[in-house]
Amino acid sequence: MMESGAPVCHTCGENVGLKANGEHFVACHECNFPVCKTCFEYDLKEGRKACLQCGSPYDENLLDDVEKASGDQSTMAAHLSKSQEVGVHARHISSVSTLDSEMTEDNGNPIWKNRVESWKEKKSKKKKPAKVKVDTEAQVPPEQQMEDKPAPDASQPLSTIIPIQKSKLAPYRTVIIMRLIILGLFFHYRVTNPVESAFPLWLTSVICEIWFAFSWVLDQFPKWSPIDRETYIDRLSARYEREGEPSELAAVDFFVSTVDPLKEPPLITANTVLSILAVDYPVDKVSCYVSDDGAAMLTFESLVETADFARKWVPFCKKFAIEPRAPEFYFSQKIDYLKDKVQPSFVKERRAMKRDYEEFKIRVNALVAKAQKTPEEGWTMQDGTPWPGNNTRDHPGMIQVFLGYSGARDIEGNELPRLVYVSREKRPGYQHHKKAGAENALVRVSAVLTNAPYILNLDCDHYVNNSKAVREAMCFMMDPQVGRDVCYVQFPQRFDGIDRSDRYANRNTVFFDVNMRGLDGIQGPVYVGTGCVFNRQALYGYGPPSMPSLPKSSSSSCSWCGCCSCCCPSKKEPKDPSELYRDAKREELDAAIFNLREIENYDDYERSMLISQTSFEKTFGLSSVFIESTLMENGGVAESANPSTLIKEAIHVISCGYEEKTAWGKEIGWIYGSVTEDILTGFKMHCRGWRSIYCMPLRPAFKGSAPINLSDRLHQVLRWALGSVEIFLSRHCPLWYGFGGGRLKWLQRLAYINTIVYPFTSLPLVAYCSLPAICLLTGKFIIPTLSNLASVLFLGLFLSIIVTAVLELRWSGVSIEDLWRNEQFWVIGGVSAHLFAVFQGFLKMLAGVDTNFTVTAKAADDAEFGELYIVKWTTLLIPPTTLLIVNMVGVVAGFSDALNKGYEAWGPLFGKVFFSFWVILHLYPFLKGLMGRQNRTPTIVVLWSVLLASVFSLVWVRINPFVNTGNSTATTSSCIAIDC
Ligand SMILES: O=c1ccn([C@@H]2O[C@H](COP(=O)(O)OP(=O)(O)O[C@H]3O[C@H](CO)[C@@H](O)[C@H](O)[C@H]3O)[C@@H](O)[C@H]2O)c(=O)[nH]1
Ligand SMILES: [Mn+2]
Ligand SMILES: [Zn+2]
Ligand SMILES: [Zn+2]
Repeated sequence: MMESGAPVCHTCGENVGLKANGEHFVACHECNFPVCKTCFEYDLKEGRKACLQCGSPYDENLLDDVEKASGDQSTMAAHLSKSQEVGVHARHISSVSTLDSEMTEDNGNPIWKNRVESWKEKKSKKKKPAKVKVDTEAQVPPEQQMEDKPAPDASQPLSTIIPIQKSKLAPYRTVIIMRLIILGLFFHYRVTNPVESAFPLWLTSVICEIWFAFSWVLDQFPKWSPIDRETYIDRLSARYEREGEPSELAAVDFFVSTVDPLKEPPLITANTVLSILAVDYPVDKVSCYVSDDGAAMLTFESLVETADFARKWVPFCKKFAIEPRAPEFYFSQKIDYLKDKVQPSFVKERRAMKRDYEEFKIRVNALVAKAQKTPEEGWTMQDGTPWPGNNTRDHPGMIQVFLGYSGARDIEGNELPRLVYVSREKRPGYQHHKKAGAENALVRVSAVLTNAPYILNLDCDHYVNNSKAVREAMCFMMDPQVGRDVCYVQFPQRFDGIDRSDRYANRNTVFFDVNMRGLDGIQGPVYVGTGCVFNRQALYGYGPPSMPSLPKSSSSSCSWCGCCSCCCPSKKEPKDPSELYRDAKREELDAAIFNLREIENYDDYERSMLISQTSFEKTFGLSSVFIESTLMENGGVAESANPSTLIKEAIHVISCGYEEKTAWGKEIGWIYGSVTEDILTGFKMHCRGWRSIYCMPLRPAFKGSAPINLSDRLHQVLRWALGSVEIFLSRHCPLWYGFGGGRLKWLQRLAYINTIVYPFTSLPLVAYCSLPAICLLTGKFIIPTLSNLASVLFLGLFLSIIVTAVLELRWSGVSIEDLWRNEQFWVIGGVSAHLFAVFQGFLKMLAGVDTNFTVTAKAADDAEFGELYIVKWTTLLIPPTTLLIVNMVGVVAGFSDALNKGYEAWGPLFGKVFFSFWVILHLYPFLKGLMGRQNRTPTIVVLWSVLLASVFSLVWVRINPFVNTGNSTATTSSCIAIDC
């Protein structure tokens, strides 16, 4: 268990230090748990006299020593241990409340009623200043508050567009055009100069090259006008958080989705939740909804613990303004945490917090350990009743609210954000639509309970890394100049724990730093599934408010790209039927709002009758409370809402039959039909004319984890590619969907086409990667002997490719290494995962098999990239391995051939070997991954690949026995196919 050398203290991360006799300090002789002397003494003063790890009491002698050394600090210890008691007490309460607030459809639930009532009460008194906020602010030492800058002007815009420098962009665009021209000439040459001796090879290669050129165009032109943006958080505060007035910032509902607590460790989810609860935003405007698709009691129980731990963690974060506010990642930062933190109490409180967190971790890990083996009779809750989710495919909807206005307060007595556990109903025979279905359930639950106008959704492993992230998003959403037509603000995905060289391009830097910024200059980034703030109204299927008047304004200025001619739709927008329909819908909506106001005095039954007269039920489903909530464009819950209705409704709207015969997943909410629901959902919004915004704050807003071992990574890429093929084959295919409204800009459409056709590039890619080997084995080549003109063309093409890359790196700031990794993984993923995705996609369409969403496992601990070397057997590994071997055999064969033939064979050999090396170089990270750490490759992979490769090579060797130098040229020119 213990490492040799100097052990590091588990609490503070420093060396445990030495005892008087020169040995390492050991606090617990039972388990040798590393704790340094300082932390140990501190624990004792706190009255914790047992080992944190194994629970055995500490050594008496050690105790005596320490007690002698400290006597003066007893007052503080007493004080702290008192507050600890409070903590324990409160935890007790929160778990009790879990038990008696049974997740049933019982609408007389007293806790619920109280909560809703007091919340309503608060709403009526909301004119009072936000006291809680002032309190926490006062505790922040002046050094940590904003410096005294000139007071920000609230009337100025909250964000600006910063165009990429002309000097960087102009040459980039020039080279792109030149590359296009050279490509044209190149293809003219290629097509008019067939290789007579190897016609099929030549034809294949030309087809492949044309496809590559086409996919280059799809990828390149959406990057035509990239932009950057700057936000002004201080102006946001100045405008919406005026002193002495209640904060006017808009409320935000946070969504966290989780499904399998064994693959997605509860500790990871807990960290995400904690980072949300501690965001730098008014507490009464934050609610956190956790969707548990696995209906796991483990998730539920760890959320109980999390809610309790948040009571200490949140005030600590706010008091010392620490970052990030996910404890695991905060405590594992390898920086000098004392820097900039001058408050004397900080060191002490940090130490105590660290200890508390360790205890929290132990409690959660104990829950995980307990959950490893499901008891035969299923799980039972603490009060003895069976857990309703024991059958994960057949269970009722479950909702539990923690914290919040009427819930437990933090240890300083301040209110905490609401935390809501949601597990939607699952029944056999009902499609649950994976993550998209979970998000839609959350949309409805949150609409009923809090109805914030904005929604931020996160995967369970993506924690808030920048506590001001929501404010960043609000700089766009709440700016009347910008926010009106914005459907969502997407943040880039950033990752922790990726190997330094990022072998499998997990960071996706090229996508997040180049492509997405390009899209931001057109109609906005695509939605990537996490780290995204939505405008709730956009999820309800409406078009952007200003759309009908677009034709008039577009002629004067295009605020999106600056160059109107390129991206704005034609000025004379036709009034197509869908347009008229939407207008009608808006009017209908206005009328309904009006009606609702008129009929305040009517009872619920009459009101719901009235609502159902409209067509809303067909769209939103049979919940009048939900429908009413959709009519409040600025969010909030209807004052007249009856608490008992709310409870019933929350459960009602997550029932599995709720979405039947509605537009959920078809026109509204997250869209169904693809495992990459994100692309589809964003695409729908862009088609309706919304724009999205890409926000890249200096400190990354959110951080997640990524699968770093080869097999998991390939499976992830497979799922993404499969999702794209599914969209390609669906009615939402960007090639033909959504032309009617004319609201999707054509460059944006190009980008969407690119995201759904890229898996098909795998077919020419596999062909092209085997070509060099075939050439080497047969002695033929795909290019005829070069003329001068042809050489110039080849050189020009080669140069233009390199120069575009260089110029792209220059404006985007991406490193050359990242670009190269991206290229490599494009080939690796292309010849394996994408290839399988194409086949599976068509299989699905033809045979009607449903694709499943395989969640990627998230590493729980910092096992120092141990994960990187795991190789799990999967069919995905076969094609790239085969290609590798065939090419290596080809190179060897080529050389031996040249040796046999003598001097004149070396010239042509060079060209072929060059291509072969191109393939091998691209597949190199794959080879490394395959070798694992101990060079142990799964035998099946080796067997299959060797088999395929040798069969392949033998066939060619038989046709073209180049060892026999005598008549080989004659044979090669006459036999080009296997059947000769
Ligand atoms: O039935 C399901 C399946 C998945 N999830 C959640 O979906 C998220 C993403 O799953 P993950 O395995 O981490 O997929 P990644 O490939 O890492 O995710 C990327 O790609 C997905 C689309 O394939 C997007 O949904 C994600 O937001 C995006 O981060 C996780 O929070 C899961 O808990 C559910 O809630 N219900
Ligand atoms: Mn993930
Ligand atoms: Zn220590
Ligand atoms: Zn111990």
